[in-house]
Amino acid sequence: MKISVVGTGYVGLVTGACLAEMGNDVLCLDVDPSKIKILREGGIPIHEPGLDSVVARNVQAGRLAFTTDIAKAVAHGTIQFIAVGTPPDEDGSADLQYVLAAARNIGRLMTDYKVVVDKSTVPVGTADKVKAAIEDELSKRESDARFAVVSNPEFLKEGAAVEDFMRPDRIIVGADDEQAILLMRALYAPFSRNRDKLFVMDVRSAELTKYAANAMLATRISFMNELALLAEKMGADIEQVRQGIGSDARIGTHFLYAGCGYGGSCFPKDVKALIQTASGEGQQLRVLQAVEAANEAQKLVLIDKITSRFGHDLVGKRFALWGLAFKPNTDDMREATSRVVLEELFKRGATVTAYDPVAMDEAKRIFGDHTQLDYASSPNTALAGADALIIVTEWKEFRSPDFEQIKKNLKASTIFDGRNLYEPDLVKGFGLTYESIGRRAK
Ligand SMILES: NC(=O)C1=CN([C@@H]2O[C@H](COP(=O)(O)OP(=O)(O)OC[C@H]3O[C@@H](n4cnc5c(N)ncnc54)[C@H](O)[C@@H]3O)[C@@H](O)[C@H]2O)C=CC1
Ligand SMILES: O=C(O)[C@H]1O[C@H](OP(=O)(O)OP(=O)(O)OC[C@H]2O[C@@H](n3ccc(=O)[nH]c3=O)[C@H](O)[C@@H]2O)[C@H](O)[C@@H](O)[C@@H]1O
Repeated sequence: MKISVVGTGYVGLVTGACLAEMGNDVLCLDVDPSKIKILREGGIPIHEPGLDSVVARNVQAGRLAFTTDIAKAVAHGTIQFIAVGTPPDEDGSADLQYVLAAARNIGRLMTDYKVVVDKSTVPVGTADKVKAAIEDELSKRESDARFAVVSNPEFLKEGAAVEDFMRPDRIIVGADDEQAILLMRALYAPFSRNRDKLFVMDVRSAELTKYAANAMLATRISFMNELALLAEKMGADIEQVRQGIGSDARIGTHFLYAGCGYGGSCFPKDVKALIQTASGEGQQLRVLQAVEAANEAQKLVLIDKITSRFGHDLVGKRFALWGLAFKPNTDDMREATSRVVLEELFKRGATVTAYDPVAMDEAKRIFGDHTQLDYASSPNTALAGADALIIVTEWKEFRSPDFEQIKKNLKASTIFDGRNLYEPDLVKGFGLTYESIGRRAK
């Protein structure tokens, strides 16, 4: 099938590459010429495991191409995926300007039947706005070209995006146009071979399903984070509690890890947007308001522990920071806890030497030449001269460190671990003070 993907970011590029892998003829469009230049020169603008080989193979086979030419992209695909950003507006609601600009471009230039697919995460009712924008453009030039608008939200996780797209748990298609449903079924059939994973539903239900999924996952995390704070106070161990409840099939084991708060481009933004959508309908989502508030507080948990230990004034203190990305296997720092931790440390006068396997360039872009921040070339070199070590991202390479070297390097012999990487008793055995989330050494 001929597919165009509008927006070549995390979702658009993965969608385009994986659809090309199944034999489709895909053209990815972006308004950012620097992104398209990198892709055309054989590079990948983001860090996403396995994506480079899928992209290279399909470019080589002539099934995947990149352009900044809007007219070319509109002409190419019968199916037009919209996968542009939907960042939070000032009040937390999703900013639809990029989605509607993409829709208008399609309406302005299309000459034959198009299936316009909302892949971006968009509030309930957006498909109607996309439809109205396209109709408006068509009427301006008195065109009677037919089109359908479909909601097909994406559930991939960064760091496992290719795997998630190739082997999805489910595929949601919200549509009411029979021809569009047939095309979507055919497009996704190769991803749904062992069991039918495709759910066709009405458009509004599909739009809400996406927010409901992210909101439920965020709720589990905030719930566990609050229980972790309680566990610490009561002398219980949140890891044991997690195993104890996760073995109940009704609860399940996933997304129950307590930590220093959830980040990323989606949970924080989507929880806020759903709260705003509901408030627009005169409804309060009390549970989600609490989820959001608990997460804001959780991002400061490490700072609370640090200031309890060293006091509020941290002038003259130096910290080693392991992990900048909002989670492992990505260079994405959007809403990352590391950013909150760094800003708080800077405010209190501390200096930081940070290490992250892939996100240091992104940190340099965000923080520029900050005088209180420098970078190390390895986890161990970050330790030199530091008072304490702070861990905010659970990269695999942090899981089995040389504790003796850590002890030798850290002036205050203390680790603040926001991701519960080590056994508290083991770390204590090396003569280190170990502050983690919801657990204590015996
Ligand atoms: N990042 C993720 O893991 C997931 C993101 N989503 C949703 O997918 C959407 C996209 O997210 P990301 O891929 O992370 O965003 P991104 O910021 O990585 O990529 C968006 C791209 O769209 C381009 N763009 C903006 N306006 C355009 C236009 N009119 N025409 C062509 N290109 C345009 C931008 O230049 C940018 O490259 C968001 O709604 C997000 O909530 C959904 C599931 C997972
Ligand atoms: O809509 C989206 O964009 C995506 O948002 C999340 O994916 P992502 O943000 O890439 O990353 P997650 O693995 O979900 O992690 C999000 C945050 O939660 C934190 N987390 C996750 C799991 C857990 O048990 N505890 C916990 O604190 C992570 O550290 C991270 O900061 C969802 O998992 C995807 O299904 C969804 O498609």
